[in-house]
Amino acid sequence: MRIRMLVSHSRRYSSRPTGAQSAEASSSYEIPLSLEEQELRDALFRKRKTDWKRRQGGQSFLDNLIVNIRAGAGGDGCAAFHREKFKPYGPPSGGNGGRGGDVYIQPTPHLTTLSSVSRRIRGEPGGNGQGTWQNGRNGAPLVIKVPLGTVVRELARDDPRRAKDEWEAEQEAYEGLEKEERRKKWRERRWVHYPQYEDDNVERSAFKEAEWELYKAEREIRMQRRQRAADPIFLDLDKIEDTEKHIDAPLGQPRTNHLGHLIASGGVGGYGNPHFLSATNRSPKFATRGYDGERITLSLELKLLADVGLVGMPNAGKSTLLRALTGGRAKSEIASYAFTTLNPVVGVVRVSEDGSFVGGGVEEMVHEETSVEEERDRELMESGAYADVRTRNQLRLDNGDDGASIVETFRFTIADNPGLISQASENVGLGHSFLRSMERSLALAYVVDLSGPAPWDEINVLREELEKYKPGMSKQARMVIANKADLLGGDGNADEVQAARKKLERLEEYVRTNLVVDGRVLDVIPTSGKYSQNLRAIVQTMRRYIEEARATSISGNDS
Ligand SMILES: Nc1nc2c(ncn2[C@@H]2O[C@H](COP(=O)(O)OP(=O)(O)OP(=O)(O)O)[C@@H](O)[C@H]2O)c(=O)[nH]1
Ligand SMILES: [Mg+2]
Repeated sequence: MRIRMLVSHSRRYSSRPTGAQSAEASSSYEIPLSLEEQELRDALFRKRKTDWKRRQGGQSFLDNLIVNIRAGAGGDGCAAFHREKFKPYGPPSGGNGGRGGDVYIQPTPHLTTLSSVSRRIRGEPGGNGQGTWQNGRNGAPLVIKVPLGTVVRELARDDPRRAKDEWEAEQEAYEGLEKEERRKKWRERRWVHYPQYEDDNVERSAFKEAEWELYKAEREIRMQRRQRAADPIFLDLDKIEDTEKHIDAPLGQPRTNHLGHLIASGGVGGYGNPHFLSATNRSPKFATRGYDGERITLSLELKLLADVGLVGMPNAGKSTLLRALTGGRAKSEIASYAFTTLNPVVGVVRVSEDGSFVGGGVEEMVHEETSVEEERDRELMESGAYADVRTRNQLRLDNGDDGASIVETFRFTIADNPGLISQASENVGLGHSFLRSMERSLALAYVVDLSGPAPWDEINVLREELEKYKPGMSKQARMVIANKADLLGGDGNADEVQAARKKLERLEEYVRTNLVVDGRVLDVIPTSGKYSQNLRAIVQTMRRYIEEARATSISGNDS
């Protein structure tokens, strides 16, 4: 089997020029680099890339976004008096300002990325009050829709990315001002005066009293706000929230009123001048302004949702496996150096009734390294071989497949992750930030390189790192995929085949004695991602575990 593979393999690529030749052809005006120089240059480039990724602390592993939110400001109150024929001194009649709009956050299954969330979110302000007792209208609530699986965090106070809150912003505006001027500004922000009565107002004791009351009320709000800041927002939005339905709501009224989680509340509207009417002050000529809405900076992070997560050391062949399982549709980069994959990549596996899966079962399919495949594509393109190639749809019709004969009965997603190394949980290598997205996988699969000296040690390291990251996480592991099995067994030499079998047995023995999860021994499946061998067994095993996990998670929800 292996010989046949190698023969077909070498035949396919034999016409490929060496790297040096192709470099000469493509850039005739540059000094051609020797093969070693090219390799060195590529290695340096890769090193810079991974170093950069590492420095970021995994920030861009997942969809990550910092949003700056301001709830709507309250509307101002109004200072007005009622006027009517034969009634020259009517009562105060200024309306109150409306409340600013609140800002909510709500998960929705209709989104898959955070790209539709804007970075700067402003709630609707409340309307100002008007004469003849007309209150301003309230600002409408704003709902930020985010995909399911979003983690929402309020940034800590000392985080440089955090925007100033409303109080800090005001303090900043006063910086460097004289005491008198500061007082004047403070007042301007809070009071509305009846035209031309400002100077008169500030002398009156009724106004001074009202100002003192206002000051006290404000201090109260500020205290509350500070207490809330001690308990920053943290939401893990991974469940669909049931919207309350009001079937009997009258026509024109919304039938659901679930807005999600309140993130920032709008500012309170100001009082109109009737509020200040008292026995001693029969004609108050002032009103208050509305407050600013709450200002908050959130970090949103999207956890990937895949049914199965592949866990393995760098170069174990995780990306190759993902490509093989999805028939090459998932584009995950493959190369023979550590940390090729820098971000998790999710692919969909579609299984049909008889256990075959779309793109699978083609034993001839070889999933080569990305650079090799690109090179081959370019060659074909340049030689014009693509000009009359049949499209995928045409090929399907040629095969007598009208689209109805393959019945997809099961579908699951599988995530290829960056390599995990020893001490990853202490943020060595690419760290553990992507492990977060694996937390929610229904099952994990260890991928080990069977051709390596001690695949069992690899499993041990992987398991320890998972446990260190989150105790109990290794219990999610369901199978061991022994990849690169094609490298063993030599050329069919009986001794080597025997040795390979021994090795596999030893691996199984190790799993039996060390990896028993909930009284269940993990399956060990030898395979070759590169040559698409034994993939069906993997798909079937994964399917079994996923069906089981989905069933229990549904019954778990019911109870
Ligand atoms: N012979 C053989 N080689 C394989 C097989 N699977 C992967 N390889 C090779 O192993 C190397 C690494 O493969 P990748 O799929 O990039 O490995 P990875 O685990 O994704 O690596 P990182 O992304 O760095 O963590 C590549 O050179 C592959 O061609 C296999 O089944 N047989
Ligand atoms: Mg990879």
